Order: sequence, then C-alpha cells, then structure tokens
Amino acid sequence: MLLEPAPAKVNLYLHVTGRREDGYHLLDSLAVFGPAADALQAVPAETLSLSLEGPFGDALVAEADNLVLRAARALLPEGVMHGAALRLTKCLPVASGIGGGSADAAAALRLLNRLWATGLDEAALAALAAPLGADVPVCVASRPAVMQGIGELIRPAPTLPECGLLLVNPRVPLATPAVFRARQGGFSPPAVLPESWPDAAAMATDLARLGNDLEAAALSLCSPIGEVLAALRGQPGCLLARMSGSGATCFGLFATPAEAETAARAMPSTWWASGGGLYGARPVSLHPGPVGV
Ligand SMILES: C[C@@](CO)(OP(=O)(O)O)[C@H](O)COP(=O)(O)OP(=O)(O)OC[C@H]1O[C@@H](n2ccc(N)nc2=O)[C@H](O)[C@@H]1O
Ligand SMILES: Nc1ncnc2c1ncn2[C@@H]1O[C@H](COP(=O)(O)OP(=O)(O)O)[C@@H](O)[C@H]1O
Repeated sequence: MLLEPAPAKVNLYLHVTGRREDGYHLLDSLAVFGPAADALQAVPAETLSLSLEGPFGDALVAEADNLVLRAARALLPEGVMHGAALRLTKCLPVASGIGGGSADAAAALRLLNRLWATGLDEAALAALAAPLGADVPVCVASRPAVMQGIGELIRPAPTLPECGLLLVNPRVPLATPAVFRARQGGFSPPAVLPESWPDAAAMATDLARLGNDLEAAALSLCSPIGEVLAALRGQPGCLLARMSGSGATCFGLFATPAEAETAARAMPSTWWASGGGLYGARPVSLHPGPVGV
C-alpha cells in the first residue's frame, strides 16, 4: 500500500495583477502548505477506483468526476490502461480556499507515478497538473512557493522562519468563480519580497503591507468570514489574520506551531479549525515510502 499526504495550500498574500483574455486572472501569491491535509492511499488493482472517507468525504459523494480520478487519467498515456484502488481520506473542507481538490489531484499524480513506475520528474508532473486546475502545479511539490501567471509560474519562496499557522473555516462552502466574479476594483502590483525573514514577526510585518485581493468580494458573499477574522485577531500571539485563496478559510500566523495549536482549541466547535506548523519548510516528509506490503 502506498500513501501520500495532500496538504492544504494557504495563500499568505494574494494579489490579482491582471486578467487574461480568456477571463482567467493573473495572480501573485506566496503559497505555503499545512497544517492540515487529506490523505490518499493506493493498492494495485485491475481497474481504477476511488473510495471516500473522512469528515468531509460525504461532501464529495455526488462529485461526478473527482479530481483524483482526473489526475489518474492525465498520467496515463493515450491507450495505456493501469489500475489502482484509491482511497481518499477527506479532512479538508470542500470549496474553501485551501485547494483541497488541487492537493488531492497533485497527491494522485505523485502516488500513481510511484505505483505505476511512470518515472516522471516533478517538472513533468507539474506540466500534467496545469490543465487540472490553476492551483494543481504548485501542489505537486507542496513546498512554499511564489505563484504567478494563473498559477503555472512557480519559483521558490523566501526562506521562511519557524512559525505556526491556524486555519479556520466557518463551514460555508464558497465557489471560486463566484468570488472572482464579485471582485471589484483594479489590479495590484506583484509584491517585492526579501530573500528570507529572520522570524515570524518580521514576516508578519511585511505580509501586513500586502493583502488578499479576493477578501472583500468573498466577505460580500459570505459574512461569517468577518467573524472568523475577528476571532483569529483576538487570539493571543496572532501576528496576522487574513483569508486564504477565494475563501472562506482564513489563517492566523503565529510565532510557533504550539501557539497555533492552542488557539485552534479556542475556536467555536461549530467551525472547522486546524493549527500547527508548515509542510516543506521543516523536515516533514511528503514522500513517505510504502507502509506495509
Ligand atoms: C484562487 C486560488 C488561489 O490560489 O485558490 P482557491 O481559492 O481555489 O483555493 C486559485 O487560483 C484557484 O485555483 P483553482 O481552484 O485550481 O482554479 P480553477 O479550477 O483552475 O478555476 C476555477 C475558476 O476560478 C477562476 N479563476 C481561477 C484561477 C485564476 N487564476 N483566475 C480565475 O479567474 C475562473 O473563473 C475559473 O473558471
Ligand atoms: N478531491 C476533491 N476535493 C475537493 N473538491 C473536489 C475534489 N474533486 C473535485 N472537486 C470539486 O472541486 C471544487 C473545488 O474544490 P476545492 O479544491 O476544495 O476548492 P478550493 O480550492 O476553493 O479549496 C469542489 O467544489 C468540487 O466540486
């Protein structure tokens, strides 16, 4: 059996820098990963199948074409058939601005590349990822990165300090296209970032000068976002609170993972909350070997 985590993507800032002729928006965003994740497991099988479990598995039962299966098909060259019994443990809220579906698709590419011994490198997987969704390429490596274009231009992030992140979602799904449609105002310039930040406080000071250009539009469609941001800002040690992606999930930035975990326990039980550290910035393996046989 093979296992891949599919960590949440969090946009620490998100500037809309322009709009393409096809309607897609040009973005400039610092994406980081964690502190919550879906998990994808695979065992060899004759045919391709997907089962769902976990707290948000039911939300995807009616999904006709799960991104995991679309990713699996994208990996198979024309006319080639391989099977796998996939099991997705859905822990991330659906349609929530933390790219859960994109993370699952990227995890499927990594997992099946191993199971089927397709032998593609990260760049080749990212190229297959782009048609699956604007957020899927950055999820292939699931390392902190600056995303530009519509998400296909990816470069390494500044070196990040130790920090904690708390994700909070009011359990209200928000569709990405609706948020882009509701956005008003012009465009922002891309951010100028340093090579590294000495600590979380310095990072928060710089990030506070930037913004999420989708936050006002999301708030106009989903007022609980305002309550979530207020609750985050009221937590001891919260250095910055902001919405991720197209919402409605918001994040709080803390100096340590422990502070974020403590703040998670203070959130109302009617909301979804997850606190901890980042993937990729600390030594957490995204590519665990086979577990069991
Ligand atoms: C906004 C972001 C920021 O990271 O995050 P999420 O809120 O989804 O997590 C992403 O760009 C979302 O990426 P993803 O969710 O993969 O988007 P897609 O499925 O490709 O596109 C859904 C729809 O969103 C709009 N869209 C998406 C990306 C983009 N750069 N410009 C857009 O205008 C388009 O209307 C598109 O039809
Ligand atoms: N494995 C999946 N997980 C989540 N959503 C999926 C998945 N497969 C397909 N989808 C579809 O993609 C849409 C966007 O999902 P998601 O990635 O969770 O949004 P966001 O990027 O805003 O967090 C969902 O509303 C759902 O219809």
